[in-house]
Amino acid sequence: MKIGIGFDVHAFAADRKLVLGGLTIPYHQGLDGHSDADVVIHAIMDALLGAAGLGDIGTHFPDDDPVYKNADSMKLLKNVHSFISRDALEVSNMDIVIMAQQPKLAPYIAEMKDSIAQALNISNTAVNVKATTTEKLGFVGREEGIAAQVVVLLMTKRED
Ligand SMILES: Nc1ccn([C@@H]2O[C@H](COP(=O)(O)O)[C@@H](O)[C@H]2O)c(=O)n1
Ligand SMILES: C[C@@]1(CO)OP(=O)(O)OP(=O)(O)OC[C@H]1O
Repeated sequence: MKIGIGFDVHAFAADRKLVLGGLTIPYHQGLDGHSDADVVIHAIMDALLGAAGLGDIGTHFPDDDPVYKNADSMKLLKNVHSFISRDALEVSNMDIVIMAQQPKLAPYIAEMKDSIAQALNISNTAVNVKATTTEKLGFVGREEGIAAQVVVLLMTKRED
């Protein structure tokens, strides 16, 4: 068993789509970034890479590489999944916390779980997604951005 942790923050920006967990969420602003700025998927990738001892997303997908301009983070997640599969590892489960004062994310949580599970080829019961405000405290509370934290457990693939 191998455990990993991932954390990421992106600031809100006007004229951007809000992409979280692979879903485009209706909101009057999105998150700033070189890629699509999907803070949830970025934290998942860092947790997976950490558990596998493979560094971090910036090492694999540099933020000054034009290839990743507006990149679809779900595609990058599928790449990370191939790295861990190559090392004979698979996801046992993951737990995700999204820190957002706004928007209300509860209506999107079930679909987000499905989209993440599908990208990783695992059951949606292995993915837990939670949202919390920070009670109006700090940069999240001031609605300056969104943060995400992920803990993942990897196990060695069973031989069939
Ligand atoms: N962006 C968010 C934040 C929270 N929720 C849901 O509200 C519940 C209560 O949040 P608190 O921060 O007041 O503890 C939380 O458990 C989530 O179910 C949400 O949907 N979207
Ligand atoms: C995936 C990448 C690619 O540029 O996305 P960014 O939008 O730059 O986001 P950040 O979380 O700052 O760094 C990760 C990068 O590797």
